[in-house]
Amino acid sequence: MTTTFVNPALYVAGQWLEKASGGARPVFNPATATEIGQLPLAGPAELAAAAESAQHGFEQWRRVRPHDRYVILRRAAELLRQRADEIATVLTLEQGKPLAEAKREVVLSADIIDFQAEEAKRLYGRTVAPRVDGILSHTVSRVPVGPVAAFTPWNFPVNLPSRKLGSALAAGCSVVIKPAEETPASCMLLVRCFLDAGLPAEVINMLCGDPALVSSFLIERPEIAKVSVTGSVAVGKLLGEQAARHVKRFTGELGGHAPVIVCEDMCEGAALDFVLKQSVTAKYRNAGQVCASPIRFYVPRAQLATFSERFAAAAQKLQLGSGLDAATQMGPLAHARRIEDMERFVDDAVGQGARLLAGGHRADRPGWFFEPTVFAEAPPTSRLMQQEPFGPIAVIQPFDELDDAISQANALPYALGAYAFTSDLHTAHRLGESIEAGMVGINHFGVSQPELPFGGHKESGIGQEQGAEGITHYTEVKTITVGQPF
Ligand SMILES: NC(=O)c1ccc[n+]([C@@H]2O[C@H](COP(=O)([O-])OP(=O)(O)OC[C@H]3O[C@@H](n4cnc5c(N)ncnc54)[C@H](O)[C@@H]3O)[C@@H](O)[C@H]2O)c1
Ligand SMILES: O=S(=O)(O)c1ccc(CO)cc1
Repeated sequence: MTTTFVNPALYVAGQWLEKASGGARPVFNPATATEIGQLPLAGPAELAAAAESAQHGFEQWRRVRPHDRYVILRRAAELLRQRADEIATVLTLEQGKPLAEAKREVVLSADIIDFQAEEAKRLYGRTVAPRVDGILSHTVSRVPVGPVAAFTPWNFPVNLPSRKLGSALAAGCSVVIKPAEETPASCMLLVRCFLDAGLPAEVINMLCGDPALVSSFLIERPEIAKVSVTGSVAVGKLLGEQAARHVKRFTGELGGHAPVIVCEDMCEGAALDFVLKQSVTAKYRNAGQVCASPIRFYVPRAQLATFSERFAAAAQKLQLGSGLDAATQMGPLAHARRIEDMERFVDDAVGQGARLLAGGHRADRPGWFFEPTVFAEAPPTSRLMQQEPFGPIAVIQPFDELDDAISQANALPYALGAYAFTSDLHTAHRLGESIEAGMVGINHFGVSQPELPFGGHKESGIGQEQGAEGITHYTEVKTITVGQPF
């Protein structure tokens, strides 16, 4: 297995580019804060070429039968599985997560592409009975929306592009994808799987650059029909506004601030052990850089001390290190800005009187490591209780009545993932129905599955990815109604 980095290149109009007109920027290993590669950056010339190429690619791909699209996508998924070790290593080198997490991400991405490939064959239409004589047929079908501009972040550099590419390509769309500049190489290896599987060259374009330039340039281009973004609520609003100005279709998978309600009946003995183990693992996976990561834990007031002390003790035991080291349980944050952001969250929470129970500092080692951090009783005005920390910070809050916990869980404009633990079936249903979120996990954190829709309510997003819903967002409804000629 290789442990070397693969220098990233752009893929524009059927050509791999090792240099581009927007210059270049370094790619870093976050575990060492050292440069590992140089990324070429697209300027207006490459952006225009990519948009034109996507139009050519679309004209070609929309005519490929769904079954043939399915065959190519299934082959791409298989190549991804075959290359999982190499791709996971590159992912860990540029993003930092433990290798086992990276490998799981790559293999799950193959499952996502497989599922969407199958959905290509199930884009059913319908016929509708005419209401008057002289009409032969009304046919309602789904057609591909057109070339897509897709923007993905650095926290899941293979999974998030796979969600968009799998659905868009299955639907018959072409895609210009801009992965995060911090983690371009693993996405490049994903793109190679599609091309090696037989995807026609111009159906996919991949480029990086100045994010604001790339997004505004592409969204304004007449060739681009749809914008699909995963990222912060702020970036989602910006790109959504730009898309709306041109009446372009938009999917936004944005931030979250997931609550976890732990009911009284799960706060003792084996039940408590189970909740704590699941919670600490879920919280610090990918160093908390997950949009559906659990953040606010609500526990009965009488259990606050025990729960928070045990949570903090487990967090402090986590082994930090390079993702390439098999003993590592939590890697670094993906880039230096994340450390500064964590420090702002901690300073603000401490300043407002929250109790710091574990961590709270950058780790004393090279690289962008931040200690697993636990707060209790943070005031609702603190930044931590209002904005997504997107890092390894948990906050444990007391509640008196279950209704109060539900109100607090629903108090923010975020509504992506939410979780609850209870052994009571009636309470499970009540929580599932009353918590406002796109995805509610009861007694587990695994809400993201290739077969299930992933998406948020309120400001957490518009539309869903994965599952049967994923592909539909890359289609338009079209009605053809045929009358007798005379
Ligand atoms: N929903 C998610 O899965 C997800 C993933 C990563 C980051 N985020 C959000 O991003 C925040 C912090 O990440 P960051 O420090 O990298 O911040 P950031 O806002 O600078 O960047 C976030 C991502 O958006 C992209 N981006 C930024 N401005 C853009 C623009 N004008 N057009 C197109 N893309 C643009 C960046 O390239 C990056 O991939 C987090 O607080 C979190 O809310 C969310
Ligand atoms: O690894 S997954 O659980 O499928 C997952 C969850 C959330 C996100 C978005 O941040 C990506 C992958």
